Amino acid sequence: MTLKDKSVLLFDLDGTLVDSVPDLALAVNQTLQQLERDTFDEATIRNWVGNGALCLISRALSASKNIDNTLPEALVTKALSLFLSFYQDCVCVDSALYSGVKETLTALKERGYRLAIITNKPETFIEPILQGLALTNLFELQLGGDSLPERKPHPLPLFTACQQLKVSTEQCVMIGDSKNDILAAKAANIDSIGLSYGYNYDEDLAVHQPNYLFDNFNELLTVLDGVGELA
Ligand SMILES: O=C(O)COP(=O)(O)O
Ligand SMILES: [Mg+2]
Repeated sequence: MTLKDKSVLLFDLDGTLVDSVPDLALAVNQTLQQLERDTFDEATIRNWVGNGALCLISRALSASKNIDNTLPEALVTKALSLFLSFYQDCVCVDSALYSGVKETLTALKERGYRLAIITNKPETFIEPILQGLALTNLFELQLGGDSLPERKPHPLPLFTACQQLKVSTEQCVMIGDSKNDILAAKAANIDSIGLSYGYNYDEDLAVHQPNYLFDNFNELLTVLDGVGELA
């Protein structure tokens, strides 16, 4: 099966289109500082990204030396609210598109593919990032980690995208950098393409067997041109 048989491309955002860790790390550390906790380097924080803001901040608090084993709910709630407000102020300062993303998305759109975003990031941050990186008007649908009762690796966001775009699962491909993307795709019986350069908790994405695994975003065009076959 080539990408030619597909009409809808479902893209993950963080670690796939955008290297957002510099700004996420800044907001995490500002939060920890405010709470008088240890801060962390970007490489460490990178491995906590992938399951949405609540998980990110819970992982940061748990890793902090000066905290008890259990996380008091009130502390997590306070930290989350601080994080969301710090991140609001730096959502697209040092975040950057990965190489080839803009050209490839534009080429895909021009060839008639319908594009959507399915991220675990809170919905409120999607539009500012897309605007900051001049990626507006490309995506027909944008679902965040808090848009629905479930987020990736649950298949609900993918099923919802199919429903809202009025297409079948066979017409879609999920493209992402993390096991959450590949597992959600498999659970929805949707083909998947993994990208090796993003954030996957320092694990090899190949373990989760996406139909394709690319090192560069513009390799999507190779499949589109029918050079490659989806396994
Ligand atoms: O921000 C996150 O936790 C992950 O976001 P993603 O689903 O776009 O990779
Ligand atoms: Mg991702």
